[in-house]
Amino acid sequence: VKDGWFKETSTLWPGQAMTLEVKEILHVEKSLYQDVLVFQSTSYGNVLVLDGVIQATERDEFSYQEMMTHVPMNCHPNPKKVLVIGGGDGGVLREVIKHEGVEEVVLCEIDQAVIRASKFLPSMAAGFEHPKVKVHIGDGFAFLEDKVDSFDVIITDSSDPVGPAASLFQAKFFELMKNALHAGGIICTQCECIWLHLPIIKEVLGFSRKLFPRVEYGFTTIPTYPCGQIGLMVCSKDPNTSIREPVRQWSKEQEAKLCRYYNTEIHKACFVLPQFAKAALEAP
Ligand SMILES: NCCCCCc1nc2ccccc2[nH]1
Repeated sequence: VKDGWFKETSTLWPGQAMTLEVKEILHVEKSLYQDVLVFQSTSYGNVLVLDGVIQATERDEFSYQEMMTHVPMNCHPNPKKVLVIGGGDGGVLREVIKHEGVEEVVLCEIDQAVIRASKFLPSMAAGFEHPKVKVHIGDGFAFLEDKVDSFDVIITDSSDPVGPAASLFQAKFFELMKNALHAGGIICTQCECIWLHLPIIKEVLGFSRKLFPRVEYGFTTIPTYPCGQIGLMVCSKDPNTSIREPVRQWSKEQEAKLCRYYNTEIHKACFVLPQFAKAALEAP
């Protein structure tokens, strides 16, 4: 932090940087896996930063958490058992439990320090309080090794493919997720940005298309992620799942009560890509 501003630089977005004005540093910790920082910003609420990369701000996190959760969940007819890999901030958990049919949601977070830091973003950490939530501290890879036919939906809310989350962007991890799914199961993963990472996205889509009969890539808009948007990849084991069309939806009233970003129209719209991305990512 310099002259009261936090600057987000990374080799993943060379030559550009988002800066946020800092009001107060709230928490600094060097965990076993990464540098953890929480600061109060002047215009985006409290901000969670891992290894210098913005993971969530109180003002705009709902866009990412809602889309990463409700797009896959509403593609499944009756999700009962849900697994969240990463997402130690609790935001996805908070969204998953809005689906009343859910019986259990397990969170597998490698770094306990992220869960501790999430306490400084109370609107997200609230997700941990629910009785349906079980928290497991460990590597998602190792956790999935002995899980077969266990979950209806798996959401990988990872940071970027440098540092502790690197292994979550490899083909082997997607095989493990597929094996851990029930028949008709659905996965959703954080899948970077079309303005920055078409090669990474193309690679992930490539091996996912070999593993799953249905693979779709969409994005959400979020001011504090690089280039103001971030992608999600949704895959289904059931070739009949459309993914672009939800099989479940809330009423307009329910939607208005439960969500600030997601609705049925934006579920469909998020998969509409601009020409340059469509051309680059279309199935070969
Ligand atoms: N540069 C974009 C990073 C996207 C990060 C998504 C995300 N947000 C998180 C919050 C807490 C822990 C892990 C997280 N992963």
